[in-house]
Amino acid sequence: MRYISTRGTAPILTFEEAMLTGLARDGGLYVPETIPQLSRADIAAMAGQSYEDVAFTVMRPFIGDTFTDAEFRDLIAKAYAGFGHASRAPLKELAPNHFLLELFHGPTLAFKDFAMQLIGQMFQLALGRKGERVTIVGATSGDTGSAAIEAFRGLDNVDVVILYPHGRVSEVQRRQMTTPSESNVHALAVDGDFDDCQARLKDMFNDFEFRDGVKLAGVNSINWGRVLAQVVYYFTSAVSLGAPDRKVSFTVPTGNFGDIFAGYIAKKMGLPIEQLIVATNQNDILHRCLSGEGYHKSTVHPSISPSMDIQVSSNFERALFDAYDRDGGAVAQLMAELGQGGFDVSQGAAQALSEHYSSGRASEEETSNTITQTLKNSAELLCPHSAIGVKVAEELRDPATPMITLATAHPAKFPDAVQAATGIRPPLPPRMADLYDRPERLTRVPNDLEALKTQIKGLIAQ
Ligand SMILES: Cc1ncc(COP(=O)(O)O)c(C=O)c1O
Ligand SMILES: N[C@@H](CCOP(=O)(O)O)C(=O)O
Repeated sequence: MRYISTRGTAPILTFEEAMLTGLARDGGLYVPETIPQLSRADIAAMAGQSYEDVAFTVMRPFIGDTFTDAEFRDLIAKAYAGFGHASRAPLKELAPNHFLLELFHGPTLAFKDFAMQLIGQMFQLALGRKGERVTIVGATSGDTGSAAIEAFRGLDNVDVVILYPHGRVSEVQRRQMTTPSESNVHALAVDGDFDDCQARLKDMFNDFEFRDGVKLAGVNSINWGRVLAQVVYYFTSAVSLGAPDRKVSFTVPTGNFGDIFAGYIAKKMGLPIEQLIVATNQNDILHRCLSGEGYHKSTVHPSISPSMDIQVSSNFERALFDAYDRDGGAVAQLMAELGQGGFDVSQGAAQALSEHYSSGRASEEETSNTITQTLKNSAELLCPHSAIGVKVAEELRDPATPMITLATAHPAKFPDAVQAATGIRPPLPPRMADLYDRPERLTRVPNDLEALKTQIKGLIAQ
């Protein structure tokens, strides 16, 4: 399996190289050259299998000879051993034919753990045998950062530096990033929003002297391994509702487009998916674009679903690459226009996108009302991101087809919004009960590339 860049001019890499490289050297994102296919029989055989067995079947064709089968099975087993639910990603029926896929039973209570726990294992084995050390820099609106710090804390071959927008993550998210005491993990509070953090991260990857000097690696969904690990739960959930003999639909609370793109990959691999619905909050650039308005940046307005306060949605580039018939030059041109504020999507590409994705948005009030109503009608306490998914799914779903809405975080990560909607303050699980008492360690930094580079070099030299 070979990996190519969405901008067409970076070197072609193996899975291991793409995983350890992060952003392609032409500024693009790595994608598999071809998408492996699973037959109906392969998918039918997943019924009754463990999450780990399905994970092996789904991901194995993408990893080439990076790991042996035995190694890969072992990495998968270790990655999910710490999850707090035997089925890893349980489904609950919310309403007739509308199901919630709970993706928050991992160590940091958000769906990011599914990929990050595995990436942590894969990095450790790959770097250990090469005898290399890397510097992982990540940008987060709250959940990727906490999942990365949890997955890599204390590991030998990595330093991890996470950039988060100062004052724009929940207190639980911040504390998950700032309270681990291991000396290889660091949280930097940037004076800016998530898009600024992600832009500075990409600037660092595009600064080859810095990139090569610190051996920069990335664990945002820039990294193909992140997307790949998220493909698995589309299969486990669809099969448990009757796939491949029955079509299912998914609604995905969306920000950086990684999670929904994983659903698209599942569909391309052969999973019969009817609708893939993008659900956004008030920062609705993806919904506007998928509604034919072009991709034009506006100001990010902080919301009660802070993890989705994103305007520059990194993985949309991967979707555009396919929609433009894998023309890297065309994608490079669009991304240059995005740097100037935005771009219009050609008619052909818009048609291609609409064949796979539809979209909706939820306002702040609708999000809060959905949390209130879902508790009343289904006795389920939703986090605000999951509530956006439920609201949009109810609006757009075909009642004849099972709808699976992804519940991307535990309500206890966003207690203020949940309490405001329901009067209930969801408690943290017992293993995190002292989170508010642990000492915090963070550094406040300006939204400035040179200042960030100096800070990071200083941290990794310690
Ligand atoms: C809780 C939560 N829900 C949804 C999302 C959106 O996921 P994605 O960025 O993969 O679209 C994120 C992060 O972006 C998140 O942290
Ligand atoms: N919501 C994310 C934003 C970063 O997304 P990623 O999937 O590219 O890591 C977060 O919680 O940080």
